[in-house]
Amino acid sequence: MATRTPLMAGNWKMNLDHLEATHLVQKLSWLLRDAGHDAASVEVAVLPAFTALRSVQTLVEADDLPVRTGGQDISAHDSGARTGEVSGAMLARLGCTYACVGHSERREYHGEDDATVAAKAAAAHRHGLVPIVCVGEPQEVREASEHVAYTLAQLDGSLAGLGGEQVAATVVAYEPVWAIGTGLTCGADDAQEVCGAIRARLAETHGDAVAAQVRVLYGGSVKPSNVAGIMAKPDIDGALVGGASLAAEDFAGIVRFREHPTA
Ligand SMILES: O=C[C@H](O)COP(=O)(O)O
Repeated sequence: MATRTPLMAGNWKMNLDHLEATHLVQKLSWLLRDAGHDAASVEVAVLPAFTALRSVQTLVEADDLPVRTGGQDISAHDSGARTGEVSGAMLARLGCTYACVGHSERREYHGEDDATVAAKAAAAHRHGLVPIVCVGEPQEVREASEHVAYTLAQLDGSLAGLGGEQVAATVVAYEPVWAIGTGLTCGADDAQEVCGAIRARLAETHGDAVAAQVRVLYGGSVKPSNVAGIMAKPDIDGALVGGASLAAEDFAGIVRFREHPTA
């Protein structure tokens, strides 16, 4: 059975200028080092705004901090007349590891559909970046108990065209839209239901070996107080954290989930 290193990724969204971002990453690193954090046991990543990536990356490299970086988005295109877009080559040149694609805020406010998300995931792979592909249902779909089918259809569409090796090197984040930034956490059992279904679908479409390698994250109001219960579930390999990743103490507490009780 594949060993999947847990990943805690902080999505800072449209918060923190480059000075605030470097301050936060430095504080987070100090807290983790003081706590004896073993970078090999839990991977930590931050997704700053594009304007802050260069400053954060410079600090990470200079001080050899135990933090990886990524973009919150990526262009589906590699270069050219695409005003406002940032290419995979640009992110890779900055030393990024990840590119988030298909976040529900991009889907809702920027009209991104599964085909766009799949094209962005492919662009990430073309440049050696790991896409964090976000999927998850809105509240009315959950209330209609159609959340599993809805999320799996999104998954299929968002990974369309990727080969098995690329899927194996992709991170999937299950983020029920109704739990994002609301304080409403999906219960750990409910999160496992969908994350388990995601892995089962990946096994059907790409085989057991690929499915066993994919890290499936949960996202939506993750906090130090609920992370241990979520991480105790067999198909959840980490968290995509919004609000709580903006406070170094809270994010460090999430990274150190093994020290918290699970209930
Ligand atoms: O990308 C992160 C998610 O949107 C979760 O955000 P949240 O932790 O503030 O609920």
